[in-house]
This record gives sequence, C-alpha cells and structure tokens, in this order.
Amino acid sequence: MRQQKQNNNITFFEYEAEQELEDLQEQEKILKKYIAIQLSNLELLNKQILAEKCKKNDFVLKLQFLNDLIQQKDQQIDQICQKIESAKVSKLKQIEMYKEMQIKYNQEYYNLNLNKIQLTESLQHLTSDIQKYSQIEFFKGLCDQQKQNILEFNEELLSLKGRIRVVCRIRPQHETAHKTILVNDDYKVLLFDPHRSLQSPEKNQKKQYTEYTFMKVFEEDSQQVDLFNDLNFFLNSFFQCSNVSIFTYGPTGSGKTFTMFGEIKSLKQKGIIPRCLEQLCQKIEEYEANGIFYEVNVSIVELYNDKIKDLIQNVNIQERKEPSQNKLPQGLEFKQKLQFLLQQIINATKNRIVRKTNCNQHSSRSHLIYTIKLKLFDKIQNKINEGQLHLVDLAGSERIQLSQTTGEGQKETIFINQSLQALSAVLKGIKSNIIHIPYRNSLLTQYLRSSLNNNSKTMVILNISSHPTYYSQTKEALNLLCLKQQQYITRSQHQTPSSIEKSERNKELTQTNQQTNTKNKKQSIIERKLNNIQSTQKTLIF
Ligand SMILES: Nc1ncnc2c1ncn2[C@@H]1O[C@H](COP(=O)(O)OP(=O)(O)OP(=O)(O)O)[C@@H](O)[C@H]1O
Repeated sequence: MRQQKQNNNITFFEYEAEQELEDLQEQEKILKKYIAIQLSNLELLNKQILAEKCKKNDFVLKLQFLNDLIQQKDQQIDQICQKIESAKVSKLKQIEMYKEMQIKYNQEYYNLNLNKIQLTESLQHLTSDIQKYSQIEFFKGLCDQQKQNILEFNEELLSLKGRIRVVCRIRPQHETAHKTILVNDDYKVLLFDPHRSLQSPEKNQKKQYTEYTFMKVFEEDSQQVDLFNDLNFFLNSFFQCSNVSIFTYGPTGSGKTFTMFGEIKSLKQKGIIPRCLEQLCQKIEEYEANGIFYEVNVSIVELYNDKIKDLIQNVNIQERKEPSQNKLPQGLEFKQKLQFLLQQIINATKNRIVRKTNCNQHSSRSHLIYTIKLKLFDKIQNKINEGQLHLVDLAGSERIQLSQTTGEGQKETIFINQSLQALSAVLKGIKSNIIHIPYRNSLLTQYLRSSLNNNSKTMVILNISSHPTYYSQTKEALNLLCLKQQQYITRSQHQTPSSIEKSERNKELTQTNQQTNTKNKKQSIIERKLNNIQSTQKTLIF
C-alpha cells in the first residue's frame, strides 16, 4: 500500500510537474513571443537609435559648423571691437586735441583782441606821429645842414689852427725856486738861462730870456682833459677818415708818456690814448645806430734803434712789413670794446723798453706808435673811406753828457736824438711846402711817411720841464721845434677873442706907459711887437 501510495504520490508529482512544465512551456511560449516582440521592438529601437545617431552626427556636424561660424564671428566681432576701441581712442585724442586747440584759439583770440586794442592805440599814435613826421623831416634836414656846417667849420678851424699844430705843456714843478720857464699868456713861454741869472724870472730883464710862441700853452696846473679838448678837432677829422698824427715830444722826464697814456684807469689822470679810445667807442656806437659799416684795426709798435717791434705780438718785424692788424671784434657792447682796447695797451706797454737814466727813473728808450685804422663803407657812394690815427709817444731827447750814458745806452740816445731831428726836419719841410721831404733820414719818419704830408694833420705836444737841470735840453727842444729862430711870432692870421684881449692889454699898457716918463721907450717896444705880429701873421710856427 504504502508502495502504492508512494506510486500515487509520484504520479501526482509527475502530473504536477507535467502540469508545471506545460505551464512553463506555455509561459516560455508567451515569453518567447514577448521576447520576439521585445526583440522586434529592440530592433526597431536600434533602428531608431541608429537613425537618431545619424541625426545626432548630423547635428554634431552642424553644431561644429555653427561653433566654427560662431568662432569666426567672435573673431570678427573682436576685430571690430578693437577697431572700435582704437577709433574711440583716436577720436578721444582728437577730441582732446580739439579741446586744446580750442583753448589755444581762445587764447589767441584773446591775444588778438588785445593786439587789436594795442594796434588801435598804435594806430592812433601813428596818426599823431605821421603828423609829427613832416615836422621831423624838416628838422632832420636842418640837422643834416648843421652837421655839414659843423664839418665845414671843423675843417675851417683846422686850417686856422694849422694842419701842423704845435702846443706846449709844462710839467708841474713843485720846487718853486729857480724855475727856468715862465708862462706869459696862453701862447707864450719865457725861457730863462739859469747860468746867467738865478733870480726870480719876473725880475729878469728882457735880454735875459727868450720868448717862444706856441699855438697854445698849457701851464703847470693844466689837466689832462684840457689838452684832450684842444685836439678834439683833429680827432673829429680822423672820424671823417683823414690821416692824423699826434706826437708828444720833449726832453726825457718832461711828461710825454704821462700826457699820452696817463693813468689809464683814472677818470681824471687818463691821457690822450684812453680818451681817444673812449671817443672811438662812442663814435662806433653812432655808426652802428646809423647802420654805417665800419672796421677798426689797431697796431702798437716800438721803434728802438733800427728795429721795429710789434708790441702786441711781442716780435720784431721787418722794416717794410706792416705790424699785425688787430681787428676790434664787432658786436661788443661799449664797455667791452673799451675794455678790450685798454687791456691791449696795458699788455703791449709791458713789452716796451724802459731804462733808468740819470734824468728819469723809468725813461722810455723807444718811440711808441699806437695806430688806429678806420674803414667806413659809404653805402651811398659805394666806396670805402680809410683813415689812420697815429698816437706817438716819442722817446725822450737827452744830452749824452747829462745822461752820462755809455755803450748801448749811448747808442740808443744817439738814435733817439737823430730820429727826433729827422722828424723836426720833416715837419719843417711839410710846413715850408718843399718838394723833397727828407723822410729817409730816420726809421721813424719812414714808418710814418704815409701820414706825414700836406694831406694829413699833425699835432705836436712839446712837453717841457721848468727845472734848471733840464735847461739845455728844454732850450734844444724849443729851438728844434721852431721853424725859425725867431722870438716873437704870432700863431695865426685869424684874430681870436684872446688876441683881441691881448691887443686890449697892449693898448692899456701903452696908455699907462704914456703917463710915465718911459712912455716913448715902451711904446716903441710894443709897436715893434705889434709890427712883428702883423708881419708874421701868415707864418705858422712850431
Ligand atoms: N702833468 C703832470 N702831472 C702830474 N705828473 C706828471 C705830469 N707830467 C709828468 N708827470 C710825472 O713825471 C714823471 C715823468 O713823466 P713821464 O714818464 O711821462 O716823462 P717822459 O717825458 O715820458 O719821460 P721819458 O722820455 O724819459 O720816457 C712821471 O712820474 C709822471 O707821472
């Protein structure tokens, strides 16, 4: 049974299993169907996915293309932005510039307005100036006429004063006793012989003195400026391009160098040369103001024995060679010009030969010639006018016995005396209008030949001392400069106020004399003097 039962059970389980199998098979079929459906779905989906993938790829490509496009556009936008930026910067700059320009234009406009106001004022002035102009033209004409008159007057005065003018200057002598010289008036000096009489000159008899007449006598108390004023006419003539020479002549120690140079930097004691240079600088200022072209050259030489030395370069030069011409620089101010010229003199004179002699501690043993050459360009006549001014400080004449020099000193004294005699002979020759003037007798006259003639003007300042020691030298110098050994000679035929005064004085003297017992005697002396003056009125003397 139990077996049966077990068989039944097995059959049941089998049945159930078959049942289950059938179910499972059924389910399998369903599932297969489902799977098939799902597979077909999957396939469909795959197809869809593939299609989608294709779409996606297309889309990606499109996207990439679009990205590229966007990038390109971005770049273009960047470039445009940069362009806009730079355009913006340049526009801003332009705006700045325009703003600045506007400020400038505003300023200019303001200035122009100011100018306009000023111009309006100037125009008003000009209108009134134009009214004055006709008057100025009139006065200018008058002024030119006056200038011409002054020039003519200067020339006339020069011819009255003499183309060779000799004046005398007496050096101050502080010891009052035993003076050998007495000044009679502005034109006469009396020379007393100390060996014949040493009493006061005023008490001397006429026969004991010699009277020398000059064109002008500068007494002991005369100042440097007095002497310079006297030669102003000559200087004016030089500024018109004439040749002018001015000499200081006289025994050693008589004041030649003092007269010519003086104390260069002292207002009162400066001599002829620094004063001439001051006038020259003033004249140059005038030329410059009037648009006149000029050239000024300066040379300084020393004649010692038979040698010529250029003192600016401090070298000896050949007889026929010109010394170096030192051009005055143009464009300097007045003070600088003067300073330049004065400093040149100070430097040059250090190179001059000076020696201690028996008569002078610092005796100049050479002739010093300071030459200024002036060239003026005449625009109207289109020509160049030239003139030269020689300012000559001669070496002192000396007696060999008195100076007690020997050797080289004696040789130089002989040379000095010879050259001074030669100069005197040349001046006399020019005065007497002789044809053959003896220039060749000395280096001095040869050197100055071009300026020592009838067309040039010469002034000689005879420096003398009233000390008895220098009597013989003084007498020699006075005699050497005299054209004739005459005692009473008038200075010119032109009657000056002072000559009228003199004749008045003479008249008074005559009247006084007439009241005394000696009336006839003194009157005859005065008459003789007056006759002498009249007879020699035309004679120009040294
Ligand atoms: N008018 C004057 N006033 C004041 N001092 C003077 C005057 N003249 C000359 N002297 C003085 O006399 C001295 C001699 O003068 P200076 O040297 O000028 O003579 P010099 O004639 O040139 O002599 P040398 O021919 O020997 O060179 C100098 O000390 C000078 O200062």
